[in-house]
Amino acid sequence: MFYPSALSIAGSDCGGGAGIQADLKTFQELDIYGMSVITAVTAQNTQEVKEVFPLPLQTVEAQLQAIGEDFTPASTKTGMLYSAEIIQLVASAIKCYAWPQIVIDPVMISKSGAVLLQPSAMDTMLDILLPLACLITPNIPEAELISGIEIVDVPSLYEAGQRICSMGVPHVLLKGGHREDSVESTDYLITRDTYLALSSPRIHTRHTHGTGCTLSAAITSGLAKGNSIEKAVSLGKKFIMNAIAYPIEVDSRHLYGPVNHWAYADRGDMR
Ligand SMILES: Nc1ncnc2c1ncn2[C@@H]1O[C@H](COP(=O)(O)OP(=O)(O)OP(=O)(O)O)[C@@H](O)[C@H]1O
Ligand SMILES: Cc1ncc(CO)c(N)n1
Repeated sequence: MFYPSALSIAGSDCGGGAGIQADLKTFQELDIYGMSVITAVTAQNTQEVKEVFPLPLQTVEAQLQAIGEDFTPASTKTGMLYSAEIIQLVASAIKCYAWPQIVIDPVMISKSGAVLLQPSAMDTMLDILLPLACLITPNIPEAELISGIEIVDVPSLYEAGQRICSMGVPHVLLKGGHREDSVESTDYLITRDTYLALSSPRIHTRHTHGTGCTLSAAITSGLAKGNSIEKAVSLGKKFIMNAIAYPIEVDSRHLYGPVNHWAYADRGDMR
C-alpha cells in the first residue's frame, strides 16, 4: 500500500498564499505527499501580481518528465498554465504517463487583475486538457468565459455548468465566491444531469488570497486518498471554509490576506 501522493502543475506565488505554495501547504496539511511542476514564476504579494515570468518550455517539460519517469501521482491538479504551449506539454505528459484523476483549476486572472492565462490559450485548454479531467473548478467569471453564458442567477449558473460538461468533462464545480450579495457562499457540483449545492456561511474578511488554489488542492488531496468526487469536493469545501473563517495575520499591510492552511476544526474527519 503506497502513501497517497498528489501533483500540482501551477505557477509560483512568492508571497506564499496562492499557486504552488498554497497547493503544497494544503497537501502537507492533509497528509498527502506533494509534488510540483512549476509553469511560471510570479512576483506577487497580497496586494498585486507585479510580474509574470513563464518558464522556458524546456524547463516545464523536464519537470514533467522527471516526475513521470519516477512517480505516479494518485491525483493531479493544474493551476496557472499561462500559455497554449505549456498546456500542450501538460496534456502530453498526462496522456504519456497515464496520470489519473486530473482536476483543472482554470486560473485566468488574479484578484488584482493580472493575466495568468493568455486569452489565446483558452481554446487549447478546452480542446486538449478539459477532456482529460475528471473535474474543473471555475469561479463565476471563468465559467462565463468558458461557457459563453452570462451567470445572473442559479438557472443560468446551472446552464453554464452543463454547457461546460458538454465540452467533455464529467464534473464542474462552479464556485460562488464572487457572489458578494449573498449571505451564503454556495458552490455547485454540476454533472450533465444533476447538481449538488454546497453552502457555507459567507464570511466578511480580507483573507481571501489563495481561496481557489487551496480549495482545488484540498479536493485533489481527497481524490488521492480514494474518495469519490462528491466526497472529495465536500471535504475540500470544509477545508476552505475553515481556512477562510480562522485567518492568520501575517502582516498588517496585507490587502487580501492569505487564508489559513492549517485551520480546520475536525481534523479526524478530514484525514
Ligand atoms: N467570503 C467568503 N466566505 C466564505 N467562503 C468563500 C468566500 N470567498 C470565497 N469562498 C469560497 O472559497 C472557494 C473559492 O472560491 P472563489 O470563487 O473565491 O475562487 P477563485 O476566485 O477561483 O479564487 P482565487 O481568486 O484564489 O483564484 C469557494 O468554495 C468559495 O465558496
Ligand atoms: C501563481 C498563482 N496562481 C493562482 C493564483 C490565483 O489567482 C495566483 N494569484 N497566483
